[in-house]
Amino acid sequence: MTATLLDGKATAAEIKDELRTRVKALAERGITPGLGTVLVGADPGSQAYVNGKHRDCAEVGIASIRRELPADATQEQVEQVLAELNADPACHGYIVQLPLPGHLDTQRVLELIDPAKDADGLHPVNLGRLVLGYPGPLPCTPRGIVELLRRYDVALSGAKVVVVGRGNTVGRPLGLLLTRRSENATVTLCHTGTLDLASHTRAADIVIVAAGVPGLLTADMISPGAVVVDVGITRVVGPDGKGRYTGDVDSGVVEVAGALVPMPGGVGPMTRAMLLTNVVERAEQG
Ligand SMILES: Nc1nc(=O)c2c([nH]1)NC[C@@H]1CN(c3ccc(C(=O)N[C@@H](CCC(=O)O)C(=O)O)cc3)C=[N+]21
Repeated sequence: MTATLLDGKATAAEIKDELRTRVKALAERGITPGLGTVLVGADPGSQAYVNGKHRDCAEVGIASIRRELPADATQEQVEQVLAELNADPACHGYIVQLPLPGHLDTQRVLELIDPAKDADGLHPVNLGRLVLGYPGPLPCTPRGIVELLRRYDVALSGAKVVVVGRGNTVGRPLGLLLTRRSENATVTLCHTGTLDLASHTRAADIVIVAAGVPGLLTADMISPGAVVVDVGITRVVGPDGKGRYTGDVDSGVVEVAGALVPMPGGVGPMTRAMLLTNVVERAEQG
């Protein structure tokens, strides 16, 4: 058996089509949604991600507000930019591209984002709202995963889901999303302290791997027909000396799984589509 591939790229394109319609409706009310990005330093990977986000914006008619600071920017300079974006009515939401250079206080920076403009859904207030079940912007990667599974009719209610990884951007909030009444999954959150990881993943209907460990999930660790989601994205240097990105799911898994969300072409494009969705939703709220 070979797994059905769940196409995040095509689904993200579909979502962008839907957003284009919503952006047109906003234009009739005289509103242009605006997404801001704050990039500190010139890491080529981060630059590429930020460029991708602005390309997405152009595709759906969202205005781009780009702020770039040198790698040696001070905490005060970064905070000044956040104060400007918080005050700018044209900016409905923004993100601070992570990771920030080591001399900056990331936690303090993230807490200075106006929670109402938190396009990533990662502000402590918004993560708190997610815990409490209150409305608010949702973290993009977890939301993108749930949206992709929903659009492919993968049943979540009653499903046994194993999430591997407890990070603040994916694993931890994903567990919260999946256990809401509207999703109703039963979630086991595994992590580096988990004993006998395979005993958990083998018992799962759905395995979502967000550990950042290339090839962590192998074919012998899943039950035949399981749905597997690869969230990993680790830069490795190949034998040819060239850098490339690799996922957390071993290539053999496709032979045993029933469905696979691959990397690339899976969670990444969905994450970007959810960022746009958060901004459009915020603009619609006026
Ligand atoms: N504040 C903040 N918010 C983020 O959402 C955020 C961040 N910082 N820092 C870095 C990570 C990484 N990330 C990706 C998003 C999409 C792809 C993506 O679309 N990847 C394509 C491949 C792209 C390519 O090959 O160039 C794919 O998976 O198919 C990848 C990575 C968002 N991040």
